[in-house]
Amino acid sequence: MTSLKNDRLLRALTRQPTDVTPVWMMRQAGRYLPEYRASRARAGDFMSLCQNPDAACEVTLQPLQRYPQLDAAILFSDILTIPDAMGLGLYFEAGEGPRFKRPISSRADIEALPVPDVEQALGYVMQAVRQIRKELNGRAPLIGFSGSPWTLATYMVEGGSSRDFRKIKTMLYNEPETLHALLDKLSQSVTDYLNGQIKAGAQVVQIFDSWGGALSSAAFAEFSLAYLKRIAAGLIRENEGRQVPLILFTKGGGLWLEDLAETGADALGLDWTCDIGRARARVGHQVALQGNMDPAVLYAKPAVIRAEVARILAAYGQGAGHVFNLGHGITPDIDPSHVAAFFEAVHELSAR
Ligand SMILES: Cc1c2[nH]c(c1CCC(=O)O)Cc1[nH]c(c(CCC(=O)O)c1C)Cc1[nH]c(c(CCC(=O)O)c1C)Cc1[nH]c(c(C)c1CCC(=O)O)C2
Repeated sequence: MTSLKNDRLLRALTRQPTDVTPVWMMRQAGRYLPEYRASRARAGDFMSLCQNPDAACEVTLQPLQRYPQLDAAILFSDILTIPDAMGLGLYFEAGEGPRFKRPISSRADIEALPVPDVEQALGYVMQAVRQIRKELNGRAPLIGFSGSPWTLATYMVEGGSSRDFRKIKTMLYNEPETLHALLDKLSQSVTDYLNGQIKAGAQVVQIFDSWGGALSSAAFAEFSLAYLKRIAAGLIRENEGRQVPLILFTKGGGLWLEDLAETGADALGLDWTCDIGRARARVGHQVALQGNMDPAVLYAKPAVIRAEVARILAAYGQGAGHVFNLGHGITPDIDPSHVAAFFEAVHELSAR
């Protein structure tokens, strides 16, 4: 394997000093980039883009080609590949987001679900990881990812995106054992999936617990946190002679940072509702922190973006352990030149 020329991300995630604060962005390969829209038009639809390793590799590298400051690549794929591999029939309805042809509604449905063999059913993801690593040629580390069991379960039970989580919360309160059976199977699948990505070459992994914040504190502990802990304990933590850091991103998880820091993760992703300085005071002795600019700041003019970056850097303060990111994914209608202003500001204003 070629040596890594930019290890800022790996250093910051393990709380070692860096020359500047590393930066990457959730959904950095996506519709705000004209080159992505062109690749997507050539592929036809989003899942064809994910399932073709050449195309997935191409779009993963697009933001790194455009922005020299980027300190990481993130695998181009989706969290819903696991339920798709379990046979739920994923499709995307224009303007409606993800949908499943065969959602889960009963204990029998759950018992019939396979734990996918990742090299078989998700071999296209592993192949994309291998190819991206080769083409990155050490330019920056590659982040692999998965959804959390709870977040995947919301899509599988609701049949798609949801605002109120009516079906899955009815299951959670009426039949908790049924939901536990599903989360148990998903934890095994997520562990296998992330370990497969690590073996194929992912140098960092992030778990997107995007809907953890929809739960009460008690339900979060029982139906999300417990499974995050189990996954953290089952992951490969060292590969190619280096630590493979684990980042946990629970959107809306600011109230539970102390609990999240106890899971065994190396870093916590923060959404924009928490103050990163206060978060550091609570858990910075245990974990690195990633975040946390409001993605909507990127609608503002470059001088405002720069001031907001300065504010967040100052709130974190001096010392190691900060990875700059947005508090959630970038939205499709952002001007790519505003993203350039964002990345430039992070490196310029954090130079030590
Ligand atoms: C909830 C969730 C999903 N997918 C994902 C999450 C968790 C992250 C989060 O909290 O936002 C994760 C994801 N999805 C995508 C990535 C790629 C890596 C990256 O650049 O960050 C990642 C990490 C690409 C994508 N995933 C999707 C797109 C847009 C697809 C397109 O080209 O139309 C991209 C670039 C599709 C997708 N996939 C999903 C949704 C809700 C959508 C949006 C549907 C829409 O807005 O039309 C499910």
